[in-house]
Order: sequence, then C-alpha cells, then structure tokens
Amino acid sequence: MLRTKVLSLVARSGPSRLMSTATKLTTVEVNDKTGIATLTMCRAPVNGLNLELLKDLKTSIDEIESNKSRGLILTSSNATIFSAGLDIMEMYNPEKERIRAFWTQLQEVWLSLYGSSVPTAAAINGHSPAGGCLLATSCEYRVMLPKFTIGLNETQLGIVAPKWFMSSFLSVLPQRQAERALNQGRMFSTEEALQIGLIDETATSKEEAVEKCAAFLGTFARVNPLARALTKQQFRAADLQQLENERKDDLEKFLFFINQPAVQKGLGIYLEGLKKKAKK
Ligand SMILES: CCCCC/C=C\C/C=C\CCC/C=C/C(=O)SCCNC(=O)CCNC(=O)[C@H](O)C(C)(C)COP(=O)(O)OP(=O)(O)OC[C@H]1O[C@@H](n2cnc3c(N)ncnc32)[C@H](O)[C@@H]1OP(=O)(O)O
Repeated sequence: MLRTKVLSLVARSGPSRLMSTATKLTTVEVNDKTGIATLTMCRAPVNGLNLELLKDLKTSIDEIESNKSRGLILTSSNATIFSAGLDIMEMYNPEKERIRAFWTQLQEVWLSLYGSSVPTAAAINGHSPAGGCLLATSCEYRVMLPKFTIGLNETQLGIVAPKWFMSSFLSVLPQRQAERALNQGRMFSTEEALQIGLIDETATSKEEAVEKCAAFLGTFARVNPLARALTKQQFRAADLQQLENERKDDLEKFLFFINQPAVQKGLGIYLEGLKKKAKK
C-alpha cells in the first residue's frame, strides 16, 4: 500500500536540478520534490573505475551527504554496463605513485558509500562485476535489469578480493553463500542474484529500476533521519573501523600482491582475452 503510494509519488515527481559537482565522469541530479539524488557514472566505454572516476565518485558522494539529500541512487549512463569494476589498466604495469593514489581513492569511495548517513540504493542497469558489485553491495538496496551479471569474480582473474570487499558482500549474503561465490569467482545472472538475495528486485527498464529504488528510499520518509543513520552506522561500524585501522597495511598488501610477476602475467592474459573478445 505504502509502496504503491510512494511509487506514484515518484512517478509524479517534479523537476530536478544538477548539483554543482557534476563532472565529466559522474553526474548528480537531485529531484526537487523527493530530495533524492541520482548519482550516475558515465565513463566510457565500461565505467571502469580508474583514479579519475573514483575521485569524482568520492566528490559526488560527499556533496550528496553534505546537502542532506533524502537518498542516493547509484546508476550508470551506459545502457548495458553498470560498472566493469576496477580499470585493469590501473593495475597492469602500474605507475608507482598513481597506483597508490588509485587504491587509496578506492578505499575512500568505499568508506563514504558503505558508511553514508544518507540511505542508498543501486539501480543496476547493466553488468556489474567485481568493483561494480562492490559499489552495488555497498548500497542498502539493489534493483537490477534482466539478462545481466553481477558478482565478485576476482579469483577468475587470479586476484583476491580484500577483506572489505567481503564485508559489503557479507552485508547482503549469508557467509556460506558468500564464501562459496567468492572462492568460485562466480558471476550471477539477474535471476540467480534475485533468488540468492544478492539483489532485492528486478525491473524491466532503467526508469523502473530508479523508481523502485526511490520507492525503497521513500520508506524512510517518516523515520527520524538521525535515528535511521545512527542505526545503519552501528550495523556497519565494525567493517568501517577495520579498514580505517588497517588502511596503510591494506595498501601495502595490495601493492605487494599486484606487483607479483605471476599476478601481472595473469592480468595481462585476462586483458588480452578481453581485447580479443571486443574485436570479434
Ligand atoms: C591475503 C591475500 C591478499 C589480500 C588482498 C590483497 C590485495 C588484493 C589485490 C587485488 C584486488 C583487486 C580487486 C579487483 C577488483 C576488480 O574490479 S578487477 C576488474 C574485474 N572486471 C572484470 O573482470 C570485467 C571485465 N569486463 C567484462 O567482463 C566485459 O567487458 C563487460 C563488463 C561484461 C562488458 O562487455 P562488453 O559490453 O562486451 O564490452 P567489451 O568486453 O567489449 O569491453 C569494451 C572495452 O572495455 C575494456 N574493458 C572491459 N572491462 C575492463 C576493465 N575492468 N578494465 C579495463 N578495461 C576493460 C575491454 O578490454 C574493451 O576494450 P577495447 O575496446 O578492446 O580497447
């Protein structure tokens, strides 16, 4: 009942405005009636998370947070890809200083999205592997379009998802299923993701996905915002604190791991495979 009301409210909702942080790689549009901000990733061709996109994501999340938006919906401007995850080019034959800045920025984005005091939802309008899945599972609610895939496929690339990737995943799935999926590097179809609980709903179009996300965010309309935010943060505090405490160690572990010749070789082969597939 409430859900239907909120959905129709959203459908009738009024004009929106672009916020000042709108950049080339992300845009933020705030619906003036609902107060919900839609944060769109728009880095061609696949929303690969490189240093610049991560910086824009962090700036946009911070601005949404400080403008006291009623909610944040994360989505993509690409018709078939939510995000292809970390830009592998940042990790393959990396430049010393840049890769440090890259990983540090990824930590920042995760801390602010997973720890956001604003309610969050992801309208997953395309494939969402690895880092894409990290962003989606850092949100509180997920609506996904059919015929796409989502999951943490790191082991398929010969790399390892760090502890905090697992934290987001574990905030959505029970440990037994999460552990198996990560060990397998399993990508779930939309239907499988719904069945296992990795996503909350499906939608037939991006517009419908955004509406369903807005309806979820609307369920908090009559809840005290401070009480809601403090409750959410208590659930997530231990995960967030763990990364805060281990940030330097986490960076050094990542650098050590990624610079191993066997890992570099594996990434090179994976990239080559992607490029061959793209040419077909
Ligand atoms: C105690 C132990 C240690 C603890 C841990 C310590 C350290 C941890 C170490 C490492 C952790 C790293 C975590 C990594 C997370 C990641 O996110 S890795 C990235 C994973 N992503 C993928 O595997 C996705 C790969 N891409 C695809 O599957 C597909 O591209 C697609 C997203 C499904 C889209 O398909 P399609 O529409 O057909 O597009 P194309 O495949 O043709 O791609 C277009 C071009 O984009 C390039 N590309 C695709 N994905 C990426 C990417 N992730 N990075 C860079 N580039 C990408 C692709 O090559 C095409 O390029 P060209 O047009 O050929 O130039």
